[in-house]
Amino acid sequence: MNDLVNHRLRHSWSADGGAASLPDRAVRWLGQRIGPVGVDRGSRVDSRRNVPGSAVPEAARAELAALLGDEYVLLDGSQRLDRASGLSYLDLVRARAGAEEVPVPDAVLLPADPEQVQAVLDVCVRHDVGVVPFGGGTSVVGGVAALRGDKAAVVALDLVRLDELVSVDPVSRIAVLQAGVRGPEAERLLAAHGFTLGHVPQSFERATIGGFAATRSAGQASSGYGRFEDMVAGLRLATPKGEWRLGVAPASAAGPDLRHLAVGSEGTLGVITEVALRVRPLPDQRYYEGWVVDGWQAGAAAVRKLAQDHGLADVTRLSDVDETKVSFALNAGWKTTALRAYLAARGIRNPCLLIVGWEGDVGRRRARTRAMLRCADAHRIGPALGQSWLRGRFSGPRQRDTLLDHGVCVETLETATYWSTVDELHDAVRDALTTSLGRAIVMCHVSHAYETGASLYFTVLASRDDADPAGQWQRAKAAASEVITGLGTISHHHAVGVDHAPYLAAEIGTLGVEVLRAAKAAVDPTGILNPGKLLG
Ligand SMILES: Cc1cc2nc3c(=O)[nH]c(=O)nc-3n(C[C@H](O)[C@H](O)[C@H](O)COP(=O)(O)OP(=O)(O)OC[C@H]3O[C@@H](n4cnc5c(N)ncnc54)[C@H](O)[C@@H]3O)c2cc1C
Repeated sequence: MNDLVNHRLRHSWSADGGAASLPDRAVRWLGQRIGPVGVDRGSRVDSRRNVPGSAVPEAARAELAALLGDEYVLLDGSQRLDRASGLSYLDLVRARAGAEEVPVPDAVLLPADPEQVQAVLDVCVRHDVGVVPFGGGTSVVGGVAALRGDKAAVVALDLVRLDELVSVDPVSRIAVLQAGVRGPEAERLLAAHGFTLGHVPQSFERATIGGFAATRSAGQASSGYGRFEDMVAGLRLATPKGEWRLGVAPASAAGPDLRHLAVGSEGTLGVITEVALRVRPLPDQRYYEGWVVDGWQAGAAAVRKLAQDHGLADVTRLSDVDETKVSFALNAGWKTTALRAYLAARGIRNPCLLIVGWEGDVGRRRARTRAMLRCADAHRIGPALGQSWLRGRFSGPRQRDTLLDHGVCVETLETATYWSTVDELHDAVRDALTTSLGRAIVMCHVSHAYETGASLYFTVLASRDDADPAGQWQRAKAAASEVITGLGTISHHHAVGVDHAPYLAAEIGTLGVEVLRAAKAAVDPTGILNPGKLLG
């Protein structure tokens, strides 16, 4: 069962609040690259600030308590504060500063099943109370911010108790999971039936099935298993107008595919309570290895070739020159020294790391990928690099906590574009970020590859402007978002939330926004669902 109190440590990632250690040499190296860093700059104020009293009308509270039980209607300030925001850099710096301006939900509701979720919505419609669906709370775009729009009160609808595997159809390979099941628990439940979802985003440990569907998440092995939306066979949603069920067959020509209106709706069109998912047999083999390519453009060309000629591994991840440099610098040691010497001896001046990994039927596919990479002048380094990536695949968030403690502005952003524009977008985003932040490290990797293009994932490290940490990042992000608009998508997998809402119309057109508004008016005429998200 999911842990009910897991939201306590909203300012940090690790369950015990502990962060990964940062060796002194790494701190020194960072300081040389980005300016002042050090442990003395990371002090946290007590973020347990005074939380305003709940504005939920007494009549609504009484109805909700009668429905869910008193213990599942939380009015305590600390519990409400724990569901006030997600895990973006802005969320974290504000939480650490105990920022008074962060809106706090007026109650936290913990329904037990889809029927209770529907009944909660009915109460909230009657009392005109806003509802923010809350999964793992890992949104990095303000998706769970407790905005109230025109409502006097707003509640966080935490789906943590919807934690069951509802059914498995081994013949069709479809499993139905409740929305609050987290990544590891989903895999544990499915493994008991010999299946896997294969959806492993970096937020896997905390994020939920409902959250994955609501945000069109993409896992690290998306080249093999597909994006989360590719796995969704059907959905069950609670809406202010009643329950909505979608998906009856593997494919259909019965009009537009409305599953794709629900997937990615970010809690604005309904609360996802159950998701029917395509599952795959548990792989009996997994194999990961590292390669090096000389230069970003050569690397991107190699990955494009793999994507277009059926050679992609399940995980295919190409780091640019700067990300590779940082990786070498932070993992200094005799193995890295030997690797550098090996690469220099082969005349590789601008090494770019490429991690490839296969699951299940490894042999034949691995041979094909390897042959294609050799043709692209890539150099095989071996399984140790792949295993090291696999071991550290969830360590980024913990390092982020440590970097914050050292006064580092550390954030990521992602986009996707067609192959013909990948280089232009890569350079334009880098330029925008470095122009805005000055002495910053901007690194990038291809995180997901498709026949027609790729997703670019940027990580930024800069010395934090302690006078205005939020403004420093907001200006940089705005500059990057401006150049992304027109060259790629404003989000490949983090979703829209609040942060990307100003850029949505540029991507889908004002008519597109009207279509979404019309859909919302149909299912949520009084606008109680997730005010301020997706549509702004
Ligand atoms: C360190 C870190 C790494 C990340 N790595 C990845 C990655 O590799 N790939 C990736 O795709 N994303 C990644 N993310 C982003 C985030 O984890 C995803 O967006 C994830 O899908 C959110 O799931 P969640 O359960 O935490 O949802 P939440 O953060 O709780 O909610 C996200 C949005 O969905 C809505 N929502 C949640 N549950 C429901 C529901 N049941 N019904 C309707 N609406 C709902 C919320 O209201 C909100 O708008 C990362 C985030 C962090 C902090």
